[in-house]
Amino acid sequence: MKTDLPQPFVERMQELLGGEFDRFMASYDEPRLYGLRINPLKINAEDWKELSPIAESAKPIPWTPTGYYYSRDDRPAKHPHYNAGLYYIQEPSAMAPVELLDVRPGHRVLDLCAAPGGKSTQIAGKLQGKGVLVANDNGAERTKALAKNIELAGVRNAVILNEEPSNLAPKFAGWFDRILVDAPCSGEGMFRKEESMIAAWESYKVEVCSKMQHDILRHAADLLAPGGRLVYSTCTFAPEENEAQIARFLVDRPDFEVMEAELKDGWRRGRPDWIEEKRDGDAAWEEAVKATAGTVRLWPHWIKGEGHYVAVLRRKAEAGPFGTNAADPAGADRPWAEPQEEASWGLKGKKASGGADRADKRYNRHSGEEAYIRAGVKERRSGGKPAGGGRLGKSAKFAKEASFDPAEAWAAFARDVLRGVPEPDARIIAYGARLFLQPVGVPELEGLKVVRPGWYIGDAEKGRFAPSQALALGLKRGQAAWSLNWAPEDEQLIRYLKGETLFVDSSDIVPADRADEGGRNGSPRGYILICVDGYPIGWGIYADGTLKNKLPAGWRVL
Ligand SMILES: C[S@@+](CC[C@H](N)C(=O)[O-])C[C@H]1O[C@@H](n2cnc3c(N)ncnc32)[C@H](O)[C@@H]1O
Repeated sequence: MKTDLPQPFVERMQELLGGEFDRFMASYDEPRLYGLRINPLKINAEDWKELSPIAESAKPIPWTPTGYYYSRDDRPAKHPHYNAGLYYIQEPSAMAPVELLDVRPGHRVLDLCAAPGGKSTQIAGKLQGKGVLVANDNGAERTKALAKNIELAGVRNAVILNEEPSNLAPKFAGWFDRILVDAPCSGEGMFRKEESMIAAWESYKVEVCSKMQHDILRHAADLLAPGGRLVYSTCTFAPEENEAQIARFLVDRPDFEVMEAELKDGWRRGRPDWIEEKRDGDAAWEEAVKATAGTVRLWPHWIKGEGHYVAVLRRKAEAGPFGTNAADPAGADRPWAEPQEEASWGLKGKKASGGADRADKRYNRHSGEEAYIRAGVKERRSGGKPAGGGRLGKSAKFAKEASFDPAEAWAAFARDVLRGVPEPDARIIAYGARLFLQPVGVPELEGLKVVRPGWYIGDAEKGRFAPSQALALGLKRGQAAWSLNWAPEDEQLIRYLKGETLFVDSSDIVPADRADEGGRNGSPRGYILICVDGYPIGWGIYADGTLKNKLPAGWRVL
């Protein structure tokens, strides 16, 4: 046996699995599996297959239309397509929970334990830019990776928070159509993939995690609209963290029920018979235990993937005495699946902000600093300058510049550098110099730890607008007035990714209307969208044969 598993874990699995135990153990001698999920916000499977050197040998993951197994030697994270956000590297079984969440364009979706963002980016792909994704994690450091992955994937309709679930109810009670609780767990299902998980495992961890999960689920429940769906998932085998957790939740929350999940290739049913707790004569408990048979287990000896557990829960339409946000339920009356209006890119301020033409003054309770958040394009702003990669509103204040309107600077930039307006309505929000486009309908975030209140589009300072990396990655090539495209193996591209200044022939820079033809026209100047195989990877500023590299330090490849 290659993997040195903890003895108490082995003994428990032997007892639970009986005749299946030998096959289960043999799976630890099999090599681990590698998966990636192509990003439908940027590319479809056909185009990816044509472009990617690894596509020919990649094999589809049966339960995820965008998922593929690749082999270790393919090293997709080293390819420039990765830097363009064309795919996300993700363990194959970890793709299952979002497939069961049934996300549709226009939904309001909460990913409550989201970092580093594997499932958030999968959800965003299913939203197709319509509706809202709120991605939250209570680990401050971990939200940095979350924000980066969401930006790399080109997601434009996400809000990123760094909160405890209990703090979300005042803003979001009953607000979400879909909630994913990909809970912190003892990680037994990942022993083959990451041997470090074995060293970290202790039998008491199951109990500690079970308490945490109970708490997270309890708070998550209040955030879901009646009729909405909540998916609970773990990457562990322990029944305490899986079926028993769900049975207790069902007893506590009779307004929820298990939706029997359809079994895909090799998926197995949940195991109510593994729940140890007995409550004699308690019919509700018996009922709840029985219902967990409708949940799903993914086993390494039944599928090509690691161990996972998924429960699909529905909040009954008649929510009973449990609180919802009656003023704004996410339920039936909201036309979430309707086609949305033509985009504004935050450039139609009055409309985008629901008619409000005033600046909202908000305070970040954690930094104690002021942050003025714009509700329309006509207002002035000022306030706390946000921290680099982490939460907003932490670092020093900067001086108010009464005559400078950041939204005007953005509008001027958009006129000059961008083409086409395919975005859903969004409102501009300024946290100090940083500008964001927030999907309409998101409640006030005052008092919450906000990592990103929306799509981070750039910084408006000193009378100028400087576009962000997130803006570049959220665009299509033809949406920039000028772009420069390199093949993945081009020496210039490698040097660009390292952050070097480059000498470029102006004939290689093409205007938006010629981008598809690869031809050239006119005289390029200013911000140029840099692309690989036609997909944006960052900005450069061009003048007189020199391309100043605007790839931020944290995005370079060393
Ligand atoms: C299994 S990981 C999530 C993986 C993520 N869903 C993905 O697909 O990339 C669990 C996450 O839960 C977070 N977490 C732990 N306790 C939490 C809590 N009380 N509220 C919110 N997040 C929590 C951890 O920081 C960790 O990032």
